[in-house]
Amino acid sequence: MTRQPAVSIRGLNVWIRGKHVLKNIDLDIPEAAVTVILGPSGSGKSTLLRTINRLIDFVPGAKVEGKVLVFGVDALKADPYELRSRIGMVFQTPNPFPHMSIYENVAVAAKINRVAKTREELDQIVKWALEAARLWDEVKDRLHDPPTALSGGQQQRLCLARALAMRPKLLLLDEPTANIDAHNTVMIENALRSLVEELGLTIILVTHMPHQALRVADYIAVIYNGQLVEYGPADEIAVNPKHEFTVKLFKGEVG
Ligand SMILES: Nc1ncnc2c1ncn2[C@@H]1O[C@H](COP(=O)(O)OP(=O)(O)OP(=O)(O)O)[C@@H](O)[C@H]1O
Repeated sequence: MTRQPAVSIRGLNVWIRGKHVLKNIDLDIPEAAVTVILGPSGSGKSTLLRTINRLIDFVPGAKVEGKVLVFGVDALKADPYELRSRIGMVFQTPNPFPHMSIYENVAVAAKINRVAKTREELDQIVKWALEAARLWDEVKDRLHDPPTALSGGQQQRLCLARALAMRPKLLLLDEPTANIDAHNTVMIENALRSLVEELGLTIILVTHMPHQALRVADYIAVIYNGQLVEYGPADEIAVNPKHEFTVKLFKGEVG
């Protein structure tokens, strides 16, 4: 791995209400690539994402030890609001703001981060973000409708556009296609690849689906029972998985 890591994790341990959820994780996540965190339900994938952007602060009884650097910033000591303003996040369940229009859902993120100075700039960012999320063509004539007028898959692409409008350097996605159909899944996966290849965004995607990992990942980190059991380039892991658990995962015997 030649690139400078975007996220560097050392000796990370997380306990939630006394349960040891992440165990001594060391992981360097490269810039301008998709890194997939792959593992079965309950293995600690979401906790790892929440630690990187400090949403872990909201988990009752959570205790964190170790070091997490996000673009060189000590994430565990940084101001969490400032940290999160530079990290986009898309959750498993589409969660657009229901009381805001489609336009406002995207514009609000750009406004919070002061990405746009004029109305024209804001319009451009909203259009850019909706295009990048592969939603523009479907909503350009109804930007002032509520997001509830959209399908679940469209709502999830709207949430992706909202995250992108902040112009983050790092984008985290937690099982973003778990609740949407195959067509929307492909659109989101293609959007993520373009964001990396054309804009150099750094993406960390959590999934329990090995086939999704193989479709989108440059690197795959396999987590099992709170431990990082395997990490490397996706094409190497696909051909020659080293850990017994990864072999079972790709055979569909676990997960
Ligand atoms: N808010 C919480 N309260 C109590 N325990 C929690 C909480 N969040 C996570 N845990 C514990 O941490 C473990 C790891 O959870 P986490 O959500 O990180 O796993 P995951 O791999 O993302 O699983 P899933 O795919 O089901 O979301 C869980 O088994 C659970 O026991």
